[in-house]
Amino acid sequence: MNEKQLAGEKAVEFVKSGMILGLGTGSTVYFTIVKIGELVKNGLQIKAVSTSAATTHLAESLGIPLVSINEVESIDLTIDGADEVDKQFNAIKGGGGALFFEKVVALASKQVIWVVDSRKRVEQLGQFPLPVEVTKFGHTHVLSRLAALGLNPAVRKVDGQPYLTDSGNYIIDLHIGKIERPSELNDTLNAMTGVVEHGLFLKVAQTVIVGSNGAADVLSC
Ligand SMILES: O=C[C@H](O)[C@H](O)[C@H](O)COP(=O)(O)O
Repeated sequence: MNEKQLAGEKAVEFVKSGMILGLGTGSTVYFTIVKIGELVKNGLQIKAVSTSAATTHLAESLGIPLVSINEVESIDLTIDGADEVDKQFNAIKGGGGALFFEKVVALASKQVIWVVDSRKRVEQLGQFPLPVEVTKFGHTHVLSRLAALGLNPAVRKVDGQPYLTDSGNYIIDLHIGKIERPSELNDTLNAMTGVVEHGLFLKVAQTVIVGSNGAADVLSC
């Protein structure tokens, strides 16, 4: 079994009947969602909030009952992937472009678990480009402001065209290398007009499950 599958499937042990679950996006939490689908077929009673069109499609194909985030007061447990996680459980997310919905869902959750393979654990965030979701309108100006801050921004493209998020926005990836002060950068991006959301998730998860060496390690902060 590969590391992503080990981590993804381990997280299902935290799921209990009656829960409202947040379902993340990506190739690691895919394994969690498939397992939850099997449990639902065998009688597990849960409702789930999705974080992307891709996850909605997967969950529906597995018969997992979905509910809109606007119809729930809170989410009991969200399980999601991450692109980098440091020792303080700060993370970069959004490699798959789902960071905006993922952050809304995570912040509405009582408990958040990230499932990752061992390559995602880092000493310092920033090797993975930090995704920033921006409005199309004026995105060139946001790009200039980010460049002026020395953050090496680039509009994400697919087949030569700007990548579109589920909300119809663009993604600007910041090629920073090493993020020296994540909290300061978080505040800077939060304050920038035209930025919808960004992929720095600071102190959001309580548990990280890491697939490595044929096992899944459960880390708590
Ligand atoms: O936008 C995508 C999400 O933040 C993913 O959870 C993240 O990119 C990790 O994805 P994967 O498990 O496919 O590496």
